[in-house]
Amino acid sequence: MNKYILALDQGTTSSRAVLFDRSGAKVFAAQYEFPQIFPKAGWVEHDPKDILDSQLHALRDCIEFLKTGGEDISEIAAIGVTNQRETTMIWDKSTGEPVYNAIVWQCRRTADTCDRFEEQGLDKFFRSKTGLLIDPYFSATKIKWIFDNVDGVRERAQRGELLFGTVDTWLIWNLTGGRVHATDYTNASRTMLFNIHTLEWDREILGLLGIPECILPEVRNSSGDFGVTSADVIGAEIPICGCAGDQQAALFGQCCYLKGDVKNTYGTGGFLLMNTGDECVESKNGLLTTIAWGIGGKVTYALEGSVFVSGAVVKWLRDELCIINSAEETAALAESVPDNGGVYFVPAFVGLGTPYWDSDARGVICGLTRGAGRAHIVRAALEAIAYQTADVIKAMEEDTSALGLIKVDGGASQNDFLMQFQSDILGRSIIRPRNVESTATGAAFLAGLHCGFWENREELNRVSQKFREFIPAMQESERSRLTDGWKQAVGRSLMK
Ligand SMILES: Nc1ncnc2c1ncn2[C@@H]1O[C@H](COP(=O)(O)OP(=O)(O)O)[C@@H](O)[C@H]1O
Ligand SMILES: O=P(O)(O)OC[C@H](O)CO
Repeated sequence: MNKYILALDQGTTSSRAVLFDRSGAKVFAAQYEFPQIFPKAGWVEHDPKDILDSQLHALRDCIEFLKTGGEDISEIAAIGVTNQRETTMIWDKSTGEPVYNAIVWQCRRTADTCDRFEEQGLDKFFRSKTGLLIDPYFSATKIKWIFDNVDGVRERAQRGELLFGTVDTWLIWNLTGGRVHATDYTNASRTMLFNIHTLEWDREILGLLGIPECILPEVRNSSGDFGVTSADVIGAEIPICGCAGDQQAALFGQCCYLKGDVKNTYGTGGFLLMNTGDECVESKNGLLTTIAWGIGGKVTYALEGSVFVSGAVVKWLRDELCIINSAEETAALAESVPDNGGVYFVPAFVGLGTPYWDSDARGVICGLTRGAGRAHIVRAALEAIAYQTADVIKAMEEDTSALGLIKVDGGASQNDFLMQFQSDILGRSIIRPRNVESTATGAAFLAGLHCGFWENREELNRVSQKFREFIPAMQESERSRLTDGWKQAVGRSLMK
């Protein structure tokens, strides 16, 4: 009986490979960073070969680890792939050569195209089909940009010579030696080309953007068959049985299987997803509607909100303001003062996301008095992470009235002060798993379910049982006093 599932977690700045055993424990992990390319202000690219090489490097480290322990690659039952979403690539079907660098989700180069679509009143058109707001974030306008700006690409695409893919598709295509050109429902739902109701590429959108359907990957279940790896590429034929965008994989890895369950990842930014079951909720509060996963031909939907600056505010305190030496010391510093001393920090460095959507909003630190010091500013920064999260959760609650369990992960979720304050300001318990690497866990779970490594979701729930719960301990009056102070501070940062 095989012992492991291998998760490939291809992120924005690094590629990771993680081996999990049957108990859900991480047995080994390898990680490699790769270069970020910034050709112009606001533009972000990756070299697709760097993405692939770093991912293969991490994968081979896992195989080496097995060999060192006297085992071999055949102990891996299946591979699950998870990835930075929306990042767009086009390559030649015969040679595998990319026609241009990958245009990364963060890249704003297509803002003008998006403005034009908005001026043409296409907001509702895109929203009702794809669940998304018109934004350069998503893949659709990135593909159009490559067609419009790289010589001959449109014609070659029309002749059926090229393939499009997000990072999952690129990895699977290469791992299978060019045999499988596929994506899953979650990644498809981030392209702004996929109709989340009919579960098909949307011909009207493709027509509007001039994108031929023949370049698009086949859309498959997130827990399902993505072919087998080529022995020429990794030395053996291992089935690829799972695939999902990283935020959706984290939702699955956190076992948010019930309608209303929420996961929040506190990374550089914050990504919140709520499982809305088979209900495709259209938000009235600026949240995106997206696909949580597709299993057995049936999709589960989610609402998604983002906080642009989450853990990154702590990095800013360290690298720009230079008032801390490490992220780890912030919890003790925040606790060294009895309260925020009236200081609020709105880290709107790149505008504010859900539910404000004001790209011109800018950061403010307010409420300073002569008595305010370093600890108050640090505390206000951590509290801001929690307030922003609470704003998104409130929006989700208003859209669905069905808030379930709230589970957390990501780097800043290690901060106990922040987690307790989060629970206090929400007035709800929050749950932090012992293993906060939910993304890789989710990819492993999706793959492991399909190949029978784990039997069902009950078993996955058992496997991920170890956690710490933070329980609210704040009076309601204090909660509303603090929240009012936050709202006033946000008012000072908004430009709309
Ligand atoms: N103990 C901590 N307290 C507060 N913030 C933290 C702590 N540890 C890490 N962070 C913040 O979390 C972020 C890193 O989290 P991570 O999940 O690795 O992010 P990403 O995947 O976006 O790179 C950084 O911005 C860092 O400042
Ligand atoms: O690679 P990450 O963890 O920063 O995640 C990126 C997101 O998937 C973008 O939508």
